[in-house]
Amino acid sequence: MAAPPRRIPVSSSPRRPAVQARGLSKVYGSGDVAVHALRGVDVAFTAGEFTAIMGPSGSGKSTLMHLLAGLDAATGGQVVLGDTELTALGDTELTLLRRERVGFVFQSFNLLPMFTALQNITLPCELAGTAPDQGWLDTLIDTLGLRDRLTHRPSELSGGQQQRVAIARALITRPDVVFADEPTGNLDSRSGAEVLSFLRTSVRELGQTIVMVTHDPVAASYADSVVLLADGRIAGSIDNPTPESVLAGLDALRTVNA
Ligand SMILES: Nc1ncnc2c1ncn2[C@@H]1O[C@H](COP(=O)(O)OP(=O)(O)OP(=O)(O)O)[C@@H](O)[C@H]1O
Repeated sequence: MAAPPRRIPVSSSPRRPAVQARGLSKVYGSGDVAVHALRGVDVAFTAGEFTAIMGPSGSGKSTLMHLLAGLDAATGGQVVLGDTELTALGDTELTLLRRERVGFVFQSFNLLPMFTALQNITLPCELAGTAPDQGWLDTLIDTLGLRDRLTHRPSELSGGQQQRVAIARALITRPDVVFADEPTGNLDSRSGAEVLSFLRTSVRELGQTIVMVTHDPVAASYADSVVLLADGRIAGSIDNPTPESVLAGLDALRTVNA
């Protein structure tokens, strides 16, 4: 079967938003117990960039990521992925879109234990009934340093290696955006640094787009920019973040909310 067509390189259209929220709101529950998790969020995540979302616990980070990824429905506003409005899609279309145009990396790796590393990486293609693009597969395997681990099962891999397999799996379909939820949360600092370097490499060298939720200012410093959330609203952003500038940004939020 022919390989799926490659997407147009991101660099051909600089500063194009890969995914954006417009007036996005999310209310859990109703009446007295209603929780306003997002209160009219306007934010755009640029294609070909690595963006971290940070903010205090309960500020709405996970809710925003789930809505951007089409995993949950908004109460109001819009999510636009490329030129597709997610908020206008039905369940079946959303399922297909998530499979083909969105990648996920989770804190807990979420690999299938009975499959080899290679089978885990190519799983999204299997599910879509397409053959992996061999050139892209080779690029991912070599970039992520997995060539000599392909026949191993997850239990035979270190945490860092498992997360690299999960990154390759997230990237195999060349999705519009990869959403990473605390991807280094279960890793020691050395493996975490390695995984973050690979995420940055997949943006800088492979033209991918990554949006990562993290609590860790050091992890956020690997991103091109940081979006700060507080109380369900965008509270600021930091370009070219360092651990120090991120900490200062988070401290400023606490002061404002104190
Ligand atoms: N399914 C749900 N039902 C009810 N309330 C929810 C639900 N999910 C989240 N919330 C509430 O919405 C608000 C935002 O939660 P969210 O998980 O998005 O925050 P967060 O910034 O990711 O937090 P954390 O950093 O602790 O993971 C919180 O007040 C939370 O309790």
